[in-house]
Amino acid sequence: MGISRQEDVTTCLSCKAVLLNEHLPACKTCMTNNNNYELSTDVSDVVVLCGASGDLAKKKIIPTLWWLFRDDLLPSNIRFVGYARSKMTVQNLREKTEPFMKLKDSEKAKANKFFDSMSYVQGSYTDKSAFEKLNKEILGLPNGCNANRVFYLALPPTVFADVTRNIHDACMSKCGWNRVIVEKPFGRDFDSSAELSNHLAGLFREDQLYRIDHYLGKEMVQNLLVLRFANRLFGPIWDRNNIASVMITFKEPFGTKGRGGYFDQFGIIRDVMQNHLFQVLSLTAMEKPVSNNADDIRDEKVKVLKCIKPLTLDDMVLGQYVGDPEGEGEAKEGYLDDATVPKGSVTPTFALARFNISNERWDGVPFILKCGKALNERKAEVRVQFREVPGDIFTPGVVKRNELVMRVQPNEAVYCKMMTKTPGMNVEPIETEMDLSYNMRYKDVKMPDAYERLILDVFTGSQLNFVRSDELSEAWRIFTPVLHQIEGEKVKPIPYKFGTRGPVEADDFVKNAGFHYSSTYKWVNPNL
Ligand SMILES: NC(=O)C1=CN([C@@H]2O[C@H](COP(=O)(O)OP(=O)(O)OC[C@H]3O[C@@H](n4cnc5c(N)ncnc54)[C@H](OP(=O)(O)O)[C@@H]3O)[C@@H](O)[C@H]2O)C=CC1
Ligand SMILES: O=C1O[C@H](COP(=O)(O)O)[C@@H](O)[C@H](O)[C@H]1O
Repeated sequence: MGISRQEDVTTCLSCKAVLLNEHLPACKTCMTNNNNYELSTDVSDVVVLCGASGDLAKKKIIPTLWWLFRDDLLPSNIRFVGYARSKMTVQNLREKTEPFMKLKDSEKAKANKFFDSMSYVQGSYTDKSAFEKLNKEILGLPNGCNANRVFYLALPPTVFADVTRNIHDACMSKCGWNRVIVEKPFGRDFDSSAELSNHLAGLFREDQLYRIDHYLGKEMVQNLLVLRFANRLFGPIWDRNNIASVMITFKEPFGTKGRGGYFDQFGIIRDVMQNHLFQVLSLTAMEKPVSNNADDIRDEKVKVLKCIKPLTLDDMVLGQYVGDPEGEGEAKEGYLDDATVPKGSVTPTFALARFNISNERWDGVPFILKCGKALNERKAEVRVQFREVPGDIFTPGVVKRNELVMRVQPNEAVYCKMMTKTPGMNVEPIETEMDLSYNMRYKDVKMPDAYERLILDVFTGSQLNFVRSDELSEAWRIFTPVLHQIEGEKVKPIPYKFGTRGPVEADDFVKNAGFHYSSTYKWVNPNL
């Protein structure tokens, strides 16, 4: 192991961090002792996609690699190796993947180059000798011996342990760095997740592990850090003295689309709340990190999770969708009508939960997380509702609470619901908004897909937007008891109709929790 010096940039060969002279010989990022530098040129990079024949690879990972390749964002000498059990060729992979690549006619030549840079190795997931064959394939690539290796595990959890062990035993680069991208589920509960973490920790260093939560790759989720810590406007009022409630919402307007059998093993709490929404919660609630360095930020995320007690059923509303006889297409079907869902399943497709963060900043402020499938719209947002203005001097009931809404999707926006004087002769306050709609303010900016950002981060060695093992174990600590109770006692979810806002009980719950819904706010779309 040593240091690679390319022109005037010196990088650690272990983790690729840029080393400034004062850091030598130890790399501050990965702590490798780089005391015997060597000059190295032409280190190539190889992405190994385990599970290349699968759905995730076809629909998401290969198209994402293509977009990055198309836009010249990957290292110029990049090579891709697909690995899976199926007997297939690169041409077969191409035919399966192209429908998801949004390929333009003008891009055909570049797409040929992309697939020319790809090879495919067929092999079992359990057999070490198959991984030795994979390693030989990598070593046989131009400069393969020096190559940095990214292993993308697009695999079901059942083969995860074998594959990671075999990668470790047979496929690690001896000269370049090795990084392993891991997809959820990261276990089913505290114990299984800890088992998985221990298994991985026995094979790889934490700085080699990139646990993907794709919500961390979304523009507005990444923006939370900037909105909170680069604005004097928000920092001083971001606390229990000024904020009445925080609502974090995820809604999808479709159901399980015939894949309920898969969904049923997890349910909406594991599918969305414990991971995506909890990541958003920790970024919204954490203290200001010492710096914007990945570990300083992740330290703060862990600290805030440590202030949350395990969730209980008293703080939840669970729902399951039923078909709407008047609805169209999938909407006619309820969750239990999906032939792949076990009969009588009580798996929730909607969940609302209230959390208290017992620290000086937040104690008493309800953090309400709400997520569901088969609802009335597609939406993900963070809604911060402020307390009433003390000593109201206007007509009672007219002044409504301010809200700051950070809309993650669709159409990224940050808007602040506020009061203004009714324009014209009327002097009464009226609800309005300060509106930062991205499609108006940043018309020409192409918003990258979450996976594009995250895969690129892996190449640059930035772990900021990846889940650290201690974050994961804190999240499971909070959710495991109630998940076990729901499953053990077969807690019945409340039925709600496909295409609605979920069970009405959820609205009663949030009202009692302290969220004020003002039905009087009317938004006028300035685009119209
Ligand atoms: N830049 C932009 O694009 C802007 C767009 N708008 C749009 O204007 C519309 C209204 O704005 P919005 O901020 O939602 O304000 P509203 O006051 O209309 O709604 C606030 C939220 O309250 C929830 N809600 C609805 N009914 C109830 C109920 N009975 N009890 C409790 N909660 C309820 C809804 O969330 P849920 O259904 O998730 O529970 C809703 O999102 C939205 O479509 C919004 O996207 C507004 C401002 C700027
Ligand atoms: O991880 C998951 O996320 C998707 C929603 O992702 P989005 O980027 O479209 O918001 C969800 O449909 C899926 O059930 C879940 O596993």
